[in-house]
Amino acid sequence: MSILQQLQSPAELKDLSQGELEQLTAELREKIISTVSATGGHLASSLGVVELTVALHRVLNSPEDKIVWDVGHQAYAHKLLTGRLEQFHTLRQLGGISGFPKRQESPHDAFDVGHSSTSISAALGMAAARDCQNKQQKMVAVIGDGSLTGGLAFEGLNHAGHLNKNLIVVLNDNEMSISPNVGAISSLISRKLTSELAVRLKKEAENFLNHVPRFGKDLLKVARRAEEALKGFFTPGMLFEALGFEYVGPLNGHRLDQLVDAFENVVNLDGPVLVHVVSRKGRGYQPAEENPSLFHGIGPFDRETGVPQASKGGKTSYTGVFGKTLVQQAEQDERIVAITAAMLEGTGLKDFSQCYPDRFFDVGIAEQHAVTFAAGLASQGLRPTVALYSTFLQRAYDNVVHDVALQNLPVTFAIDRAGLVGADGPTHHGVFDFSYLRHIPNLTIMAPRDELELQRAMVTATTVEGPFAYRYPRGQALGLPLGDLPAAADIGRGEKLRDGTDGVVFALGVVCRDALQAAAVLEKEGLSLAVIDARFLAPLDRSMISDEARRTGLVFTVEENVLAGGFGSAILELLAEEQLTPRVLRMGLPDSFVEQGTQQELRALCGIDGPGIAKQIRKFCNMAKPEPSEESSN
Ligand SMILES: Cc1ncc(C[n+]2csc(CCOP(=O)(O)OP(=O)(O)O)c2C)c(N)n1
Ligand SMILES: CC(=O)[C@@H](O)[C@H](O)COP(=O)(O)O
Ligand SMILES: [Mg+2]
Repeated sequence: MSILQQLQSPAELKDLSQGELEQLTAELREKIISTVSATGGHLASSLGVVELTVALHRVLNSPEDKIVWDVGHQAYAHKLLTGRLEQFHTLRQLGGISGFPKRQESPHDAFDVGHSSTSISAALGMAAARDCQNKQQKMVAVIGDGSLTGGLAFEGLNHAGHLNKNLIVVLNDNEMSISPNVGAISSLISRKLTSELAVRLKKEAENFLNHVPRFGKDLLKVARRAEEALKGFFTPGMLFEALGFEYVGPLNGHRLDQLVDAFENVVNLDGPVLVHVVSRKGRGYQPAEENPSLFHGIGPFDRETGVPQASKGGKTSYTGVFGKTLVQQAEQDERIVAITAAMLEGTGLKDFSQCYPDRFFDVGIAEQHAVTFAAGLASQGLRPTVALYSTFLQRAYDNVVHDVALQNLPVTFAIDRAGLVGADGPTHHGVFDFSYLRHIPNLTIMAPRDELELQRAMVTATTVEGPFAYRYPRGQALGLPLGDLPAAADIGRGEKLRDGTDGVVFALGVVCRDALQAAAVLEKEGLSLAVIDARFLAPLDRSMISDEARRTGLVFTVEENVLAGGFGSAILELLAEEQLTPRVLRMGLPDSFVEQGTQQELRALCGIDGPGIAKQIRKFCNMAKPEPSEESSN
């Protein structure tokens, strides 16, 4: 039996010899690689912190002491050491364990995560609570260099220095975010500033001193000490010490013995301490070390070769269509610039960044800044497109309202990963954007039903002298042939996709397809439904919606957004304003967090795929259940 299999709790790490601990790190790596090759997941980050995780659990007493992982995508070794070895093969699957720390899952998971840069604030809150309650606990935040580019991390550091609480912040520095990390602080931390200067000074001094007879060698020693002092002046120590932290490091993140020694010392220090650990993303699995961006978050892959499994269908993703189209648009309009918040590949902007390096900005994990920065660009005549995941745009709500919409600036929001995203689960589902955007004055909002409509939305955005948002999902598009860019849509005009006499389904976004599927099935059962692609969430097609509601007296709405405050709610408001009282059923996501699973599984669970929509409509209309053979063919 392996050491990992024998472990009942992380406390047992204290009884292991150095050799056994080293063996444990190898077993952890093997388990992580073999499992993630089958399930997919965040491989490279988890591999990079295996020694760090073992060292922390060796020195701390979890769950009494709290380890707060930032983002949490690096916590697989932590999960394996804290009782989840048997379930590990269910990672990120429906009903399985989460890809991120989750308090519900284990008492060792101190804080729920998924979005970045929260760890310092959360751990500081825990430290303050500990002191209010006169408890003896260690509070540790583990944050990556990428996550340190988020402003929230600095708000936490600033406050921690002020409160002077006992708090340990571990900075795991691998010089990578998902792509190479960006920004001045990242350069400072990775000592790029110092190494250039130090190498030059060292060479010059050595050359000179080597030529000094008799005392040259002694002077060389002195000079080396001076060089260290000079380096010390420029190290992150300066930054963190100015913020009120004791700085320890940089430590080699793969030397378990050194990490354990350092943490044993650090846990006895008073006040906030920052431990700077330098590690390699993907450590121990060559394909991941060579291509950490690919192996940051990856689907199933071949363990031996590291080659990802080909995706079924092989169609271009919505993200891909967006990226390609933006390049086309930028060729024709040099005012177009693009912004990502550390999601270069994820948002499909890689081609754009290569074609137009001067018109592309990666701002780091800084969604708020991305939006206000775009507002600044727009105020000077440019047409910025900010490409953000729906879930991360949540962070920048005020910036959208205050910096963009209030000034009616022509900033375009390309909202990717809208709707249910799948295996990342509730931290990442983009299911609130309809609700948190549609009430913002001046903002035009589209949700394309397919990739051609996505292109149309992108073209339409360029015709509007104000803020514009379009949202599209994770995953493959329909595979429709793309030619020249389509014409712009008429603002606020929906499109009838199918006629029907008994009722009308208003759908918005990719669920149009499911609505059409349901309507086709129900037609055979005697219910004739029109299907309308509303196209716009704001402004709504008032006349079309009222006319159809009046005509049929039976209204269904479908959206991949929470029902509260979403598209269906907007239709209800409109109907009330028009004093129309058709029977209405809204279909969308529930008033609860949707867990992880494949997108298909989750859409089915929420009843917004074709068969689910048909089922809900049947129930609402008291229709007989179809024969099982017909239902399964739905
Ligand atoms: C608010 C927010 N924006 C973007 C992301 C997407 N994201 C997840 S991990 C990551 C990179 C984090 O880099 P780092 O903290 O250095 O950890 P590493 O991946 O290098 O281990 C990004 C951009 C996120 N989780 N949260
Ligand atoms: C942890 C995190 O926030 C990202 O790595 C995210 O999981 C990426 O999601 P996609 O796989 O949809 O790009
Ligand atoms: Mg990093």
